[in-house]
Amino acid sequence: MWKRVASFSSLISSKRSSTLNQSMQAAYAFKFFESFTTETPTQGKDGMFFKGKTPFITFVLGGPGSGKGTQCEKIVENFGFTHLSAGDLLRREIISNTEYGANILDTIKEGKIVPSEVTVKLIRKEMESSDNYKFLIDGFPRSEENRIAFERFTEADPDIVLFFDCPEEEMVKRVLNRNQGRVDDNIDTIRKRLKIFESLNLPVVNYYSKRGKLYTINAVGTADEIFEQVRPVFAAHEVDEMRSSRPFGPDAVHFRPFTLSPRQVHFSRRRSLFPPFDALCLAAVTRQALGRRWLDLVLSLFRWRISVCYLVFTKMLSMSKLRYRIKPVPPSVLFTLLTDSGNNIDRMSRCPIQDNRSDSSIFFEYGWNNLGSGSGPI
Ligand SMILES: Nc1ncnc2c1ncn2[C@@H]1O[C@H](COP(=O)(O)OP(=O)(O)O)[C@@H](O)[C@H]1O
Ligand SMILES: O=c1ccn([C@@H]2O[C@H](COP(=O)(O)OP(=O)(O)O)[C@@H](O)[C@H]2O)c(=O)[nH]1
Repeated sequence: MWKRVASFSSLISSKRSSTLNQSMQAAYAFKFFESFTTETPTQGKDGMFFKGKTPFITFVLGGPGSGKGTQCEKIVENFGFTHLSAGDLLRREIISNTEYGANILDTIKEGKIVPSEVTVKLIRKEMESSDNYKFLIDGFPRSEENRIAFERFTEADPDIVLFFDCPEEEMVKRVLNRNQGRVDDNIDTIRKRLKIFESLNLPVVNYYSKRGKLYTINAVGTADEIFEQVRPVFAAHEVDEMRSSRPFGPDAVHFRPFTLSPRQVHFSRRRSLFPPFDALCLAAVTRQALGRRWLDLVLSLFRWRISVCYLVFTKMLSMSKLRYRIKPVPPSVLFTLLTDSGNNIDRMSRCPIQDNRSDSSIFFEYGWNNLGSGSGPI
């Protein structure tokens, strides 16, 4: 995570840009803006850009001083995200004295928005080099153009968009008290930033609102109080994630690949075939319990779900007064059952929220948890 550190400030507020000679600056500026308008964005590729994982992206929006960075730190601590602050990435370019550093500094001083290509490239680079797949992208996109550039350049869409809604005067007060020595934390630049925020950032907020991705947070109150509004957003998504990565179940078709390894994705695709087979499985198990040996073969073709059905039915029948001839569970079926349930146990134990699924699979998952057969995720 890039920290918002005061150590940036001396460099950022230095007069380095004014010492560059005029023609050099003009050349930089030309290259800076030309590259934005002429370069064709490279398309993100699965397995290259994200190392085969579909990222889980959260955009964190809000005016200057609305508390985005403060809340991001809490989200990182509680939900294991990687925090990428667009502003911090740009300030890092300034202090690293990179190609565009001087232009970025001038843009920030004016409270304007740095060309999308520069910001998107920096964000993308950070994502590529991260081992995590859950990202908080803080202070970006700041305009519709930013948003479109991100979509084109990464072929990724945010899963969640948080918007910290804060009255202007509160934002001004907070920024003036921020005391990190930032070149743009002065009343003139703040007023400019607020104007730009209203005209360029609010359309982005509306865009995501229409698409049902926006979570508006009332950003007035203590940081802890505000986080209590933020927490359920991520907690709900954790449960979703855990549910959708269930190896089996009627809603397996809704799986979200970002939670799964390539191997799990492969299995999930196969698993979406399972619901229609459930009835067949139950019939097979029943007949097996009645002594039809050939159905052992059918049983071995289906994995986890049928195995559970098999166990339950054989148990029920063995306990019943009818005293049917019950076959022992084939070792191959037990093996697949136990190894798959281990995968589930790990996910369940990471879930902070009481799961109130009503379908029977939850019972089986907890049931297997009690067996202590967990062996961690695939
Ligand atoms: N809920 C809050 N109440 C009062 N001050 C806050 C609150 N949240 C953050 N701050 C302070 O306001 C300033 C701006 O917060 P920050 O998280 O940097 O905002 P942003 O990233 O949106 O610009 C910081 O000095 C921070 O400590
Ligand atoms: O995607 C971005 C993010 C930031 N900035 C610039 O960086 C400044 C500081 O942004 P940051 O998010 O760090 O601070 P905030 O405005 O939220 O206080 C902005 O005013 C812009 O000039 C930008 O151009 N594009």
